[in-house]
Amino acid sequence: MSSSQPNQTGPAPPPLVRPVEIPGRGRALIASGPIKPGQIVLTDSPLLLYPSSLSSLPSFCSRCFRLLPSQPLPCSTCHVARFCSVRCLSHSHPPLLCHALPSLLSVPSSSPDLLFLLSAYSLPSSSLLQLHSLHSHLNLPNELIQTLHSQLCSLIPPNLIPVNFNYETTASILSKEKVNSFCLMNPRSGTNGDVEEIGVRAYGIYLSASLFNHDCLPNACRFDYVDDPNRENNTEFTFRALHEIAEGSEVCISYVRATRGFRQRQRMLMEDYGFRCECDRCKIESQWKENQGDEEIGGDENGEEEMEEMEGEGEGEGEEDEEGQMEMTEEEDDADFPHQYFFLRYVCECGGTLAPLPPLHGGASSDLMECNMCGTVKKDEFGNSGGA
Ligand SMILES: C[S@@+](CC[C@H](N)C(=O)[O-])C[C@H]1O[C@@H](n2cnc3c(N)ncnc32)[C@H](O)[C@@H]1O
Repeated sequence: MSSSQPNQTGPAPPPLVRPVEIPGRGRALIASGPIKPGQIVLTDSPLLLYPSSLSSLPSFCSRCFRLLPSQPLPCSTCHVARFCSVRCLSHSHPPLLCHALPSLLSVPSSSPDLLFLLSAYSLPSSSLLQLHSLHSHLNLPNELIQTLHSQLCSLIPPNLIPVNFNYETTASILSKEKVNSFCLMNPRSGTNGDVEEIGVRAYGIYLSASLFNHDCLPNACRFDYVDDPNRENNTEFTFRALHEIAEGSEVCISYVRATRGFRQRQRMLMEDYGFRCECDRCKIESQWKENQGDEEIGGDENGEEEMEEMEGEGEGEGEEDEEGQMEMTEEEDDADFPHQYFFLRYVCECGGTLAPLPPLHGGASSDLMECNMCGTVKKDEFGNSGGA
């Protein structure tokens, strides 16, 4: 697990988080010492990246998923993938995906699952073992696994068949995808300041980051800086603390957007991640009158496309089902809504999460907050009181 401070030289600092096992929550990351507001708790690079669809190939580098320059470098083997630089070209892209791409183009609706499997089976066996070590909860339908495995059989030539290539391995690899993949989104605003179309370029598996558990009032959030010309690594994620975190406390991100209502959050977390959230916020909101009753938790028919923090926290802005939004009813006043402070301080107008910039040299906390979705940087009106 890597952990870092920006622009630091000399020996790497000790990791700020460490994995532990918590009954009922599985593995988790806890603070190995006190963490300051804005401090980078984890920096992580992907074990595996794969395109979100075939339609992302003409626009994005197949290695780092940067927006391609006007004269990209084509893959000399498949002639389908393109790269942004000689460096990315020399690292190339997953060999089984490379082999399959020309055939896949004749079936343009190929599922991301297939692109994921071809990329995963291209991993060296030690990395594939790491993928197998991740959490999974889903029992996927046999027909889906069977279909995808047959497609793999027809796409992978005999001389490239991976070790342990069989139905069981395919089922196991596939079960890791949904729970552990993050999305690499288009930046919210373009380099000219204009708003670009929101969409997923690629999905990635980040080994250390996939140990973060969820909380509906998280104390950390993810930043990526896709297409930032000043960053060498386009696919690196950093996770920053929203406020002070005491040694031994669990560091959590939110898998869904904070503005989601109770029922919608519960449904998404159960369907996509297989657990019932019992965080402090959910305990309070479950008592609200609108959330009482036996009806099935839900209300957002479009939920499938809303893969958020784990997968990117950003699709479908402006398309949200009002029923799924968190709205206080007239009966709920401040006393019923102790997390109002969280919303005022840490939720951006765009729905993203605001975290302080990393502490300044000398260790003082920054009074500037940055949004992890729209990139806005603004003064922290609540000062550096440190608490949640
Ligand atoms: C990406 S993994 C996180 C790491 C995982 N705990 C592990 O052991 O590898 C997501 C899974 O962690 C568990 N999880 C995450 N947040 C949780 C929470 N607030 N309560 C209970 N389980 C949680 C669920 O099983 C979920 O499917």
